[in-house]
Amino acid sequence: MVLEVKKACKNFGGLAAVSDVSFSIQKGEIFGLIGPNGAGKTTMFNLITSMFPLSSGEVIFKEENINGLKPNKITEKGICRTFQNIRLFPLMTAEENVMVGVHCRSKSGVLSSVFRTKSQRKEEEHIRSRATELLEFVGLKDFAEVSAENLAYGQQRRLEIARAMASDPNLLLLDEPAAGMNETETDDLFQLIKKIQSRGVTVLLIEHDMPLVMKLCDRIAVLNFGKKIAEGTPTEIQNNPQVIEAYLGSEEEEEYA
Ligand SMILES: Nc1ncnc2c1ncn2[C@@H]1O[C@H](COP(=O)(O)OP(=O)(O)OP(=O)(O)O)[C@@H](O)[C@H]1O
Repeated sequence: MVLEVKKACKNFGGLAAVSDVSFSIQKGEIFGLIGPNGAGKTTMFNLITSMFPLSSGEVIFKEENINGLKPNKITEKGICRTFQNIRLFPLMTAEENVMVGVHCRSKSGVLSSVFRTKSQRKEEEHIRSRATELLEFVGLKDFAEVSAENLAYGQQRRLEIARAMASDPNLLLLDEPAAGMNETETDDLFQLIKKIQSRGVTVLLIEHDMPLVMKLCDRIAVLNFGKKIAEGTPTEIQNNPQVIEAYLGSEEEEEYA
């Protein structure tokens, strides 16, 4: 197993945002985490990446309990994520945005950066060529010099993925990567996530685009009001009465809201 979440709970005051949730992800899987708005999906990401401490339970990554580690340590261990709202540096070029991600893995300290030692220059070359390779991987090679704010929406999302991949993760967490994308951009995203999987990276995905989730994921867990109500293959999930009820219920609520 790459990741095991065991009886995870997170309370915000009186609200149980995540309640007794367990699931395991095998190496190389694309695992979907779905559920209506407010079900606790992003909170689950925040628990895995140690942005918040667990109220109780455990997160085991590659056989190691990673509870309480600082978020940067979690990145070093091999978990990286993207966010629901794009968090690029808007004025920096696409290449510079990815270089920032590669830097997290580099060895040079601040002093060697200031004095630009030979080893630091060599490292910078390596960082730039790695960034170029990643831009090519996500289909943005021709946009290296374009500032992030001038990229199309789908391109910005792919740039975020390139930056997350820059730290060489074993487990990549994607929070609603298809949000706001048109059909062509979503198709490109599908291909990209499959390519990431073929590199041996395990993917955990939060996504509301159900056709994409069903096409992409090997297995899916469904949250509703903080609890896991189902887990299985896309076909099993699509036919699960509790899942159908959770989604129809939320649609009805929206209709009458
Ligand atoms: N930092 C926080 N403080 C207090 N309550 C929070 C916090 N973060 C999340 N919540 C609450 O926890 C519940 C779960 O929220 P969460 O964002 O995890 O849901 P979600 O499934 O990701 O929803 P969406 O699909 O809308 O992004 C919600 O009721 C939310 O208001």
